[in-house]
Amino acid sequence: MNTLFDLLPEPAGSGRAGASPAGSAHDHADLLDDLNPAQRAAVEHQGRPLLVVAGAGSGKTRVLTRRIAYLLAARDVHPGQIMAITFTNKAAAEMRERVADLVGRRAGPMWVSTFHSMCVRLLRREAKTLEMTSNFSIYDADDSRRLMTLVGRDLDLDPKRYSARALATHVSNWKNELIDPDAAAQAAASDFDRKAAEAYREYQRRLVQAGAMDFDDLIMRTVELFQAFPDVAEHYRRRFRHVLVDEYQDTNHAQYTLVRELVGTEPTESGPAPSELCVVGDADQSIYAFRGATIRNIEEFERDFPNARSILLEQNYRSTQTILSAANAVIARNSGRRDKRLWTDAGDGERIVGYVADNEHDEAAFVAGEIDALADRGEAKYSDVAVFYRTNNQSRVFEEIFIRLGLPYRVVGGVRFYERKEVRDALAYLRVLSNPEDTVSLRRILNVPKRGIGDRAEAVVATHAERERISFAAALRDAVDGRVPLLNPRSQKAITAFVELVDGLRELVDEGTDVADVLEAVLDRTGYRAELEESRDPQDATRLENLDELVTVAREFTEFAQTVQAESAGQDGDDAGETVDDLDEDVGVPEPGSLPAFLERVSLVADADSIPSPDGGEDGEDGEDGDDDQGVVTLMTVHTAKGLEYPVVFCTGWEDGVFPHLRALGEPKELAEERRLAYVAITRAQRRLYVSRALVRTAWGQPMSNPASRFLDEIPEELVDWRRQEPTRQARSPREATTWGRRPGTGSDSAQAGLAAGGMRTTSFQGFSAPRRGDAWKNTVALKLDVGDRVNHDKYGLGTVVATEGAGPRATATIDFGSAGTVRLMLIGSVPMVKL
Ligand SMILES: Nc1ncnc2c1ncn2[C@@H]1O[C@H](COP(=O)(O)OP(=O)(O)OP(=O)(O)O)[C@@H](O)[C@H]1O
Ligand SMILES: [Mg+2]
Repeated sequence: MNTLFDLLPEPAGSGRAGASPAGSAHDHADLLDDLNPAQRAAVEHQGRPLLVVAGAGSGKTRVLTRRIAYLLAARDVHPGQIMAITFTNKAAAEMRERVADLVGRRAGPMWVSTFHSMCVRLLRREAKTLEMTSNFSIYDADDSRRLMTLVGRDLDLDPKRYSARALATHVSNWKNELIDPDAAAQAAASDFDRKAAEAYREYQRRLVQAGAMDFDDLIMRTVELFQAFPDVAEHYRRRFRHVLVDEYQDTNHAQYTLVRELVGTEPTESGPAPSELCVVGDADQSIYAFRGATIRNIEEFERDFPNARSILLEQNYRSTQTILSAANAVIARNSGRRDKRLWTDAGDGERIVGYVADNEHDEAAFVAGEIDALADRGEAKYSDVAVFYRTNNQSRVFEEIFIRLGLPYRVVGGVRFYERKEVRDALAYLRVLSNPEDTVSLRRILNVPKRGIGDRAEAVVATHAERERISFAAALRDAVDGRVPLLNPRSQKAITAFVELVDGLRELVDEGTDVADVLEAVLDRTGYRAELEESRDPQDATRLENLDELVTVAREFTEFAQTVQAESAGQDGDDAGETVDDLDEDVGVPEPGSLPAFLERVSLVADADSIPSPDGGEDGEDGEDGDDDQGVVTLMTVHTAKGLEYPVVFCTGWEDGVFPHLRALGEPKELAEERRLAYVAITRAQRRLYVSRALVRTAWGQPMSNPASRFLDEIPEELVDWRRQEPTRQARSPREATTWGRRPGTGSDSAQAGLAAGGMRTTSFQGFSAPRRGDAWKNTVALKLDVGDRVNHDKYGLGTVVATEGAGPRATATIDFGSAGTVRLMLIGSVPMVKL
């Protein structure tokens, strides 16, 4: 798994770029050659702020990348003067790679990162100024909900009215608007607002006490830093003379303000002139309103940055005319937008293929069948193909059938590796070791694994902390010293053992032990590993594997840091004589390979995008590493697909209530956002586009009969070749669907059950012969079992499979062994069982 390292924001160019020829010989003309006049103008533009607005696939990102290369090659800009901001880690990694391809190792000290990574870096450097620890923890959504739960409890808020989730969302919205607790309290107009503002204040106090920041803080505190310390702002303005932002339509108010602070808008007496700003975006692709994104930032660019220049791009280089016409037709239904006509000279290409499936299993079987057929005919490699869905939970059905058929795939996002309980527990230990004050992490592991510190003892300690206005960690130490009243002696003993355990582990960190070894020590000394090893629950075996995977990630992290250090040591001469006024890069930045550095990477990986989960299949360079060069199919949500392109795209689940999302029906604003999302989905496709829906889909355990997505109706009919349409005879009732989708008695709507029903009937499915083994599954699937298969188990004897569940390493089968009972077994590793 190399993906974590694709995301490493630093040091650009020293690791991967080493692969391309040092200082590759692109001269300026080369950099402009394959651009159209408008693109070229954007690349060559100098001076005043520049906005490039254009529809999808018109080369905005290409302009940005090219501009960076051009700045370095033609305008003698030092890489250290460049700050490029993208929206996802994946996009940042890609941009860094593309620039490195163009300019080679010189890319070095350039900052290419997401807003969040960039802020973490700044805040760590400036921690002293803000009087906080540079080892601050980064709380993600789950951590902040936990903290908010504690806050709500202590403020006696009724969890039904004031759920932690609702409060956290409220607070996040405030932060996105740069509203602090005082301002929130002042502006509060309703009861809810007032309570939420109170919770906000308390939540913030505890974050500070815990030496932690949530994702929104990263942006807000950086803005505060710049505004409260003009000399700091000036320092960075001198440093970053070029600021470039991709996907500008998805910036929220806080991010916009940050950009403004970073470039400066007017020359000050002593300070530098404003930095050059170049932003690119497309209002039609704004899909993050739920995080406060506002297209106002694009629309008002010329007002925000006086004297700005706008460049419009109109030629699309990505898609066929058919695909573009479909996208244009859908987005045209949104009101209040500026109409822009994208054109392409790529020709009409293939018609869009439409498919109406009986149910979601049938839909997945159709998709799998088509992918297989395309691959067989040599029309597409697996890596050319992406399957999109609206929400993560829709991936499961695809995963099941892909596994059954041996079709290699990877899921981007989804049930993320770093969101799993065991992984979070292990990371919480590491976080406590790195930042002893991190209350949320500390309380998370206090009694994990169980060590006799019950809820009551925890509450007693927490109360003591509150009363004494000390941190939870300090209160624990008081408990050890017997200074916490009402704590019973047994709990005190347990707490003492815990504090000693953590102290012992922290010594390892202080001695400079590798992160992986620290992690191993955590798992061993706490008994976490032993507990899982002794368990008979098959899920615990998976948990163990995930922890092993985390150790591997940590191990690779250290090795990677060592390689990079070695390489950059050997590369020192490269930048000689090219110093910008300061390149004191490493101030406040965690030492490469150190525990804080590891934790920072891991926190940020869980950002807007995510690495594929380890059981989502191996992936190499964009999935191109298959033996037969076929790569793997990519499964992801439309949100994750932003900015990407694939020759073949399957847009699935186009049903009202799924896409557009249920929540958006009847809400014009949300519906408009869903339509933009549909526009994003369609415009990812280069050559072939498929759209499909299911007549019946199981949601929340219930079969639901869904009407066609209105977006489907908006695609002009002549563009679509319907392979299968809704049967004209009377519509099937959901009740009937129950018997297709489920087997009586098993309660599971497994792929097998679904296939037996709908999937087998589609002609495309017949094209499969014996399942082929995808590379991704070489070592993971040991046994492929279907309902009804007969097996012989070393211990239990003969049995019949009654249900299958889960995918990849999580695949299990429930098997009826007659008098030996019914047993659920994992299907990976060395299973002492054969299929008869
Ligand atoms: N002038 C050009 N000549 C040839 N190919 C081009 C040109 N401009 C862009 N492309 C190609 O078109 C595709 C789309 O470009 P790019 O991803 O930069 O578009 P975008 O505007 O950023 O799209 P999105 O809005 O989806 O982010 C890429 O494959 C890119 O290499
Ligand atoms: Mg782009």
